[in-house]
Amino acid sequence: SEQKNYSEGVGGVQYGTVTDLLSFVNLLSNMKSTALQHLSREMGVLLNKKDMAVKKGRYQINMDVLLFPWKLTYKKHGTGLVPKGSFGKVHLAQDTVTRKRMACKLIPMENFKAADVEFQARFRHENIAELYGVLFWDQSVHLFMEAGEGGSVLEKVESCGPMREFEIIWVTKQVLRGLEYLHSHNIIHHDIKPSNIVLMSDKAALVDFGLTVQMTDDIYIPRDMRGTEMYMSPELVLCRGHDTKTDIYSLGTTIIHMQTGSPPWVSRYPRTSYPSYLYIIHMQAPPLEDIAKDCSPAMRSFLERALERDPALRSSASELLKDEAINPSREDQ
Ligand SMILES: Nc1nnc(-c2c[nH]c3ncc(-c4c[nH]c5ccccc45)cc23)o1
Repeated sequence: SEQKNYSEGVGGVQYGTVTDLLSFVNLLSNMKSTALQHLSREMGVLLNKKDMAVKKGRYQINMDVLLFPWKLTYKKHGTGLVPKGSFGKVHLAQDTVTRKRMACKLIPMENFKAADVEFQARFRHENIAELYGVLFWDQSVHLFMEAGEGGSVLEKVESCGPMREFEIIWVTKQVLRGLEYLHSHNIIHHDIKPSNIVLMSDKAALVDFGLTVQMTDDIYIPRDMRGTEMYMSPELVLCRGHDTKTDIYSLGTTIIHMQTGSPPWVSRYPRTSYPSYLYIIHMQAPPLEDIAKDCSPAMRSFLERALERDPALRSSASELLKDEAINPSREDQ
C-alpha cells in the first residue's frame, strides 16, 4: 500500500485501517521529540469514519471535537510500584459534526508506548472499549475510544456503596466474556480492577491496556511487576512466571470490592499500617475472609474457584462463565 506521508505532518489526520494506525503509532513512538515539537498541525489515523468527521485532513481539538474533563486522572494509589500502565486523564469528547460522544485519553508524549494502543486496535470485542482513533497534537497523544458514560465500577461503588449480587453478576459476566476473548489470544490484561471496568447503558467493558502483554508460550516471565497491589495474584507477586489465570484472581478480588465496597485485605490490614500488601498476598491464604457476609453460597464457591492459590487449579474464564453463580436457574430468581 502507498506509504502515507506523516513525516512532515503533511498527512495530517486521515481515515485508515488498523494497520495504518499501528504504523502511525510506531512512527510516533520512534520519532524524536524534537521532530514533534514544531508540527504545524495535528496528525493522526482515525478508524471510525462513521462518527468522526475529518475535514480536509484536519481534526482539531476544541474545534472539530470538544473535550470535557471527566476529572478522571488515574492515580495508581498507594502501591509505591512504578506503574507501567498508561495512566492519564480521560476526558469526555464529542464530535461537533456527528455529536458522537467518546472517551479521549490524553497521554503525554513522554509516557506514550505503542502497547497502550496496540492491543485495543488489534483485538476487538464488545466487552473491550473500542479504539476509534489516535491523534497527536500539542505534545500529547489523544486516544479516542468508546465511552462508558456510566463511569467505572470504582466510581459506582464509591458513590452508591456495595453493589447488590444481581448487579455484580451482570458486571462479572461481561468481564468474563472480555477475558475469555483476551485469554484465547494468550493476552494478559494485568490490571483488572474496579476502575478499569466501565459501564455503558447495555454492557460493561474493560479499559486501560497499558500493562497488557501477549504470552509467547504458555507462561509469561515478568521483567517488572505489573498491576495494582490489592488485586495481584500470589503467583504474580512471586515473580517466578504467571499466565492468564492472574486476571481471574484479580477479577475475584474485584468482586470482593464490589460486594463490600473495599478491596480485600484493607479491613484486616489497614493501609495506614501496611504501605505494601505484597508480603501479605504472598504469605496468607487467599482472602476468603473478606468475602461479604451476605454473599450467596453459589457466589462464595465461585469466588473460591476464582481465588484458588494454585493457578493451575484456578478456574478459567470459560469455566467460570458456566458457573451456576452467574447463571442463576429460574427458581433462584
Ligand atoms: N484508563 C482508561 N483508559 N481508557 C479508559 C476509558 C475508555 N473509555 C472510557 N469510558 C469511561 C471511562 C471512565 C472511567 N471512570 C469514569 C467516571 C465517569 C465517567 C467516565 C469514566 C474511562 C474510559 O480509561
